[in-house]
Amino acid sequence: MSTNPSWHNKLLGGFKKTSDRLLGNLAGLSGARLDDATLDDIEEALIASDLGPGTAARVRARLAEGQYERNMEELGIRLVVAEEIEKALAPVAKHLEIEAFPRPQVILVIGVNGSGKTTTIAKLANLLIEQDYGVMLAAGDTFRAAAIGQLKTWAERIGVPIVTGPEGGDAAGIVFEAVKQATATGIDVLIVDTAGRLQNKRELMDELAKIRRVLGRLNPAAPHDVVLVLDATTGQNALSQIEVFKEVAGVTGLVMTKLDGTARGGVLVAAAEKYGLPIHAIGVGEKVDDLRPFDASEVARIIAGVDELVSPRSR
Ligand SMILES: Nc1nc2c(ncn2[C@@H]2O[C@H](COP(=O)(O)OP(=O)(O)OP(=O)(O)O)[C@@H](O)[C@H]2O)c(=O)[nH]1
Repeated sequence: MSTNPSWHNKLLGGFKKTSDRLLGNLAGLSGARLDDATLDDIEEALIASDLGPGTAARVRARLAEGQYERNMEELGIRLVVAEEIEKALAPVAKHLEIEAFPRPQVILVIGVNGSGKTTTIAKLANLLIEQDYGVMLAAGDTFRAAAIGQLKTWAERIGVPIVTGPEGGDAAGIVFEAVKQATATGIDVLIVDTAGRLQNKRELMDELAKIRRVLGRLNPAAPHDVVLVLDATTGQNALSQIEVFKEVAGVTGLVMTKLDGTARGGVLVAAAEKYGLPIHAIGVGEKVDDLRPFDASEVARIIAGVDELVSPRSR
């Protein structure tokens, strides 16, 4: 896959915190004898960079095998780190397939307020339109009037139909109406916004369960996807959000947003390792075309700081 240079540069920003921390720690160990104590330090440096205990342990095992008791060679270590991160990420890099028959494919989008849910829905809709799918939105986050308004504005901007209701209205009712309209008008993909009230787990769970019941009545296979939007700047907190949303909503895939700023992107590796959920795409900005596929090899090379050294692919 050729990589868009501006996306790539934004990604460098999103992984900078993770990468700087990791490379700083490794540089501090440069030239040391690779004995048990140094291997412990390397393993700790990887875990401190949010890369997850499994990946850290695998890097340690590979170094112990190949370089034990030799003087540590930093670049060689970084290359091993890049390979092991890529191995952890490659199995989860899967874009969202549109394959449901009968149509529409129903995608529930969930996530805490402010995670970038609404923007991600707009980006996803835009991407699908570009691929010639017919898309409709449903404003299922009726908890806040602003959320309905924001989604409406996006729908107008990208030119897709939207089904909305009043603030405080019945989200399941809106979803029901949306599925009916989408079916009647031959829409391929219905993307449903939902409330992000994690602070009230019971209510959220009840609401999502009701949406599922209503959907199931019209199409037993729906929702086909339950996509959790995570904000990469929250670091390790993203892991606890996956935990809770898995419990309340049955997550089928992830989109990680804000991987362009001062994110702690390394948490993607920990998430991949711990949950194995597909990462459908990543958000690298606020504009509608700032959603991009997740490239395991590119991300691994950026984190390990070997981006310019290996695989000089066309950019
Ligand atoms: N830098 C950056 N900002 C983003 C990205 N995705 C979303 N944002 C911004 O993050 C803020 C929150 O995004 P929303 O899409 O409104 O988030 P939400 O989860 O729907 O939040 P609520 O509407 O409060 O429920 C907005 O200012 C977005 O422009 C991204 O990938 N990168």
